[in-house]
Amino acid sequence: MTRARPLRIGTRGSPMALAQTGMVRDRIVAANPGLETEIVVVSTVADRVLDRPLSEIGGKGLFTKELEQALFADSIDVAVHSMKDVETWLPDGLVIACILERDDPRDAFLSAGEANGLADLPAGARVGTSSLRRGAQVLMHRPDLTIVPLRGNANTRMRKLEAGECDATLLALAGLQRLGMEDVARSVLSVEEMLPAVAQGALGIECRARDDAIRALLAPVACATTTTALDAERGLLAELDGSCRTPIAALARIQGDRLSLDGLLFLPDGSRHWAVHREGATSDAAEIGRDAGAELKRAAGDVYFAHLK
Ligand SMILES: NCc1[nH]cc(CCC(=O)O)c1CC(=O)O
Repeated sequence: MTRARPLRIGTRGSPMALAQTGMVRDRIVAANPGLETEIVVVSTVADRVLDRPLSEIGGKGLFTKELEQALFADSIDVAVHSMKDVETWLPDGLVIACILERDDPRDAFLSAGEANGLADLPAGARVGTSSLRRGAQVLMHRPDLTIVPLRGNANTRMRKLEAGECDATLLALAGLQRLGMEDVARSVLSVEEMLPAVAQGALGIECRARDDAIRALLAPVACATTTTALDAERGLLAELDGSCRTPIAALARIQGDRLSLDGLLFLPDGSRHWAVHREGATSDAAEIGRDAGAELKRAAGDVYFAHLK
């Protein structure tokens, strides 16, 4: 495959983003021997505003908007994203051309002291997280713990943990693994204790919908099973109009041609939650997801969503 110029791969500039983009680049090149590539770093709101929780900054696409603008401006050809950060509705003209095989979707537990898990933490201990989903689930199991805000990339959050800003924190295991730092985890939380975010652990590549030649380069690195799982999880999220302000968790698991989907919606203080479980054929993934999302929406009621806006 010869191209007139290198494939320009856009990414955020955090160490985790650069690590995962390097892995994705290697996969693209392995599937397209001889392809020239160039990594282009694009800074996003999430990288620039570090003193406030993302749920407070609000707006959509905090991790993705500038990368999408760069795609429209033709200053990059593809953008590598953590699918967890990608809006359920993409702007017209852009597509997620390919979703790669998912890494471990679970959350890792890190602590500054002795604790090896949430159950070990003493009453009143401070768990640092700005994720409403993680905070709500921590409080669901341990209402006696205190959630304190903790922003910044993984390395920053670990530094803040060591500096005593909190007693424990939670980070996506997949991210730690990509940084080669999974040994900092004291344990990995089970999905029963901490249901992951929609799409956690999966990477995706976005490009211009009309760039057929580029889509053909990406097609061979796609993972059908992960794509199906995310169809279900993202279908659920779409029904709930999920944003960083909505504490939602969902995980689809696939065996052969069967799919099971678990979803949870919480009040941010963990005092209430609504659960949904669905099983069905993988060919119905998106519909199963939307159906599950609609059930959560009915169960929680309009008042729930009105107060999040
Ligand atoms: N919100 C930032 C973000 N987006 C994706 C990941 C983890 C990597 C992944 O899910 O692929 C992280 C960091 C974290 O949650 O610890």
